[in-house]
Amino acid sequence: MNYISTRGKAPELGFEEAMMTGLARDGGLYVPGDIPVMAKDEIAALTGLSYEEVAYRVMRPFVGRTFTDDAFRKLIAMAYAGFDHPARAPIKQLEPNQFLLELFHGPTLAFKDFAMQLIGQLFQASLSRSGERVTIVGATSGDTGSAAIEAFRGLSNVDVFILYPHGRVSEVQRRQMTTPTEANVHAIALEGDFDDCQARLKDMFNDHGFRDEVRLAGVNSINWARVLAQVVYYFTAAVSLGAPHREVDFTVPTGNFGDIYAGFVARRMGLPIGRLFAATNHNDVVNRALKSGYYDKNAVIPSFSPSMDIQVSSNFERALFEAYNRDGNAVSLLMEDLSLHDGFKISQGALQMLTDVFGSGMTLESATLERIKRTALETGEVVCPHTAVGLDVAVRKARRGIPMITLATAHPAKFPDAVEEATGKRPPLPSRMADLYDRPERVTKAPNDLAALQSLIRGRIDT
Ligand SMILES: Cc1ncc(COP(=O)(O)O)c(C=O)c1O
Ligand SMILES: N[C@@H](CCOP(=O)(O)O)C(=O)O
Repeated sequence: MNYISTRGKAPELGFEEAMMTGLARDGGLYVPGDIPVMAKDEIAALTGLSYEEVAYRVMRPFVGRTFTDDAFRKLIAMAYAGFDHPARAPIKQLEPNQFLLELFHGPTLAFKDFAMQLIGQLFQASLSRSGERVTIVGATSGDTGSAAIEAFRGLSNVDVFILYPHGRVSEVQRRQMTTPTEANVHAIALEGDFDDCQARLKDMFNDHGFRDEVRLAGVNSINWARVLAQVVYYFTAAVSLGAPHREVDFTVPTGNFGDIYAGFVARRMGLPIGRLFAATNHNDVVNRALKSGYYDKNAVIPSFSPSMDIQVSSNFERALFEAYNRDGNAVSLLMEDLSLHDGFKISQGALQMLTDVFGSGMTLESATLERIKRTALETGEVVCPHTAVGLDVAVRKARRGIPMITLATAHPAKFPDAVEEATGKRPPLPSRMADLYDRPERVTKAPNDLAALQSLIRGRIDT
């Protein structure tokens, strides 16, 4: 399997190189040269298998010869051993046609653990073979950072720097990033919003001198391996509701468009997904783009669902690449418009292709709280604000007779203030984290400035 850049000008790479490279050297994102299709009987054969076995069968064709079958199986087993639910991603019925896919049973209580725990294993296997050391820099609006730190803390051949927007993540998210004591972990509170964090991260990748000097690696959804691991739960969920013999729809709480793009990949692989609905909070650039054909970036406004407070939705580029029939030049021009003019116009043909697959909706703050309250009262499920944004859209978009599956992307205890405001009750953290509020924090503040960040990183690593 070869991987190509969405901007068409970077070298083609194999799976391992694409995983270790992160952002392509032309500024684009790596995608598979071809998306392999699973036959109907292969999908049917996934019914009743363990999450790990489904993960193996779905991901194997993308990984090529990087790992032997046996080694890949073992890495998957280790990745999911720490999850506290035997099904890993259990599905619950809320109403006759509404289902919740719980993706928060991993170590840091958000869907990011599905990919990050696996990437941690894949990176370790790869680095111990090559003997290299890498510097991971990640940008987070709260959940990617905590999951990355958990996956890479204490590893001898990796330093992890996580840029998070100062004052714009929940206290639990912040503490998950600032309380680990391992010396290879560095939580950086950046003066800015998530888009600033992600922009500085991309600047570092696009500074090829710096990138090579520190052997920069990325674990945001920039990294194809992140997306790949997230494809798996679309399969387990759909198959548990009757796929490949029954169509299903998904609603995905959306910010950086990585999770919903993983659903797009599952659909391309042959999973009978009818529609994929992107649910946004009031930072609704993706919703507006899909409705109007104009991607028009606004300022980020903080919300109850801070992990989705994003206006530069990185993986939208991967969807555009497909919508423009894999024309890297066309994507490069759109991305140039985005950086110069804060937006771009999507052609009619490309918009048609996008909206054939993707629907969208936006949930305002009051409706988010109301949805948390209503879901708790009517079903007994306490959901996080991101999930509530999704559920509110799912209820509006559900199609008669087609199961609608909403991704429950985080545990409610990561966002106790919003949940308490909605329900009057504060959701408790799992007992293994009960002392999170007592642990000392370690954090470095930094300006939104590339040179300052680069010198901070240089100063902390042993190049
Ligand atoms: C809890 C939660 N829900 C939803 C999202 C949005 O996912 P994506 O950025 O893949 O669109 C995020 C951030 O990634 C998140 O942390
Ligand atoms: N919501 C994310 C933002 C980063 O997204 P990623 O999927 O590109 O890593 C977060 O919680 O950090």
